[in-house]
Amino acid sequence: MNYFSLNHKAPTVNFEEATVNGIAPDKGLYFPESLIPLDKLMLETIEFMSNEQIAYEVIRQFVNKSIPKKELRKIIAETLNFDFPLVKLDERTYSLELFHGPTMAFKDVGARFMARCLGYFNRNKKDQKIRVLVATSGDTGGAVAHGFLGVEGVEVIILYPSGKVSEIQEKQLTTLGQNITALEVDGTFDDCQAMVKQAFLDEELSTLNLTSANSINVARWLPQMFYYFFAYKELKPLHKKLVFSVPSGNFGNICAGMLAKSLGLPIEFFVAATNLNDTVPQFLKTGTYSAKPSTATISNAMDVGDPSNFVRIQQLYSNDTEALKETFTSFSFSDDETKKAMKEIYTKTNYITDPHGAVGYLGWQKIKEEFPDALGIFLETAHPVKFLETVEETLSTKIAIPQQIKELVINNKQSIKIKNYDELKLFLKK
Ligand SMILES: Cc1ncc(COP(=O)(O)O)c(C=O)c1O
Ligand SMILES: N[C@@H](CCOP(=O)(O)O)C(=O)O
Repeated sequence: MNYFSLNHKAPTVNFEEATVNGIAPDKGLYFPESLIPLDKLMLETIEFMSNEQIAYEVIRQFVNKSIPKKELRKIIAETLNFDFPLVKLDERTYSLELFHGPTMAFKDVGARFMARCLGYFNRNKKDQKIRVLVATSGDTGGAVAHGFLGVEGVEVIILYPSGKVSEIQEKQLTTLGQNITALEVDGTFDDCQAMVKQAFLDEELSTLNLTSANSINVARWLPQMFYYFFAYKELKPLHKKLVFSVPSGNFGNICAGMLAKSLGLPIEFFVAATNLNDTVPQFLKTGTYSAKPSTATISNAMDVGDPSNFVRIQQLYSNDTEALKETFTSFSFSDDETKKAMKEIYTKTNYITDPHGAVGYLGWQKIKEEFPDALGIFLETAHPVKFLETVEETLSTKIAIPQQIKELVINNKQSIKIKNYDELKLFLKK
């Protein structure tokens, strides 16, 4: 399978080239040229497969000949060496916990997969350094830092918005050292993302071998499909329709779920639940896509005003918004609603959600009456401890701090402050 640019002005490329380029030379996101539906028998017998087997079957057409079978299986095994539990909260509501990886957010899967793919592609080019640029609103940075730490021939530069990530998120992306550098940007996540995209187009930086580790990179984006298959595997014996509510910021995760559906995974409906950054809910209401500066919220990793992956979602539905609305909707929720939901879940079930998961829960609550026969799965995308202050204050309770976080917070932050693109460029040229 090859990938084409959604701006249609760049050559098609294979998986290796798409991963190494990150973004196409015409600034478009790469998108698969063809999608081969999965074998029906595989979906019918999924409950007898291991997560690793499922992931291999799902991803192999996308990787194609770029990585040999044996190596791909190894990469998957190393990527998925933790659990993805599905927790039942009531008769119809489940939380799919995606935070059991090393940095306690769902980004670990994509970051670990991509780091290993890049390591493989770079195996014989140790003298040719690849520079991975990544913009983060909180979680991608930590996951990428951890996933790429010590990978030979790869240098990682993380841009994050100063003062707009939680203390634990900041420590995760600023304390590792080695081949990881954190740039603290005086601006929003969208400013960071725009600078990263600008750097890719900058002729003067073209010798630097820049790539991206945001979900714009297919190797970061595609493995996010796995979660939906894992949940289906667990719930299949119940013979119910499934609705997924996905807390959304850059829309990479939900877009991966929708791609899984287009491969044949029987998902009834998707809700993209956002915080006050409501570019997509507004688009569905008005028909006009109008990116706006992001607003700071308690679900900070979703503070995105111009979600990169929405163009991929539109492409999946051939840019037909009416067709898209048959399987997809999007709602926005305020911080007060999010806190109220966290309290409600805790009071009713004793379950603690982080603010992002709570936004996902709200998305399911809003739509559940329309799907009386369905089960709702909201994605719990980060561990509550990553938002310690907000969670403890909202629930008036203390949460246990995992050992890995205790060890993390005593480390010293190391970051370089930058104000604008010129300063980023200067840094990269050094
Ligand atoms: C905890 C958490 N939830 C949700 C999101 C939103 O995911 P996406 O950007 O794929 O929409 C992010 C960041 O992306 C996140 O870190
Ligand atoms: N929420 C993200 C923002 C970037 O999203 P990505 O999936 O495109 O990397 C974050 O936590 O950094």
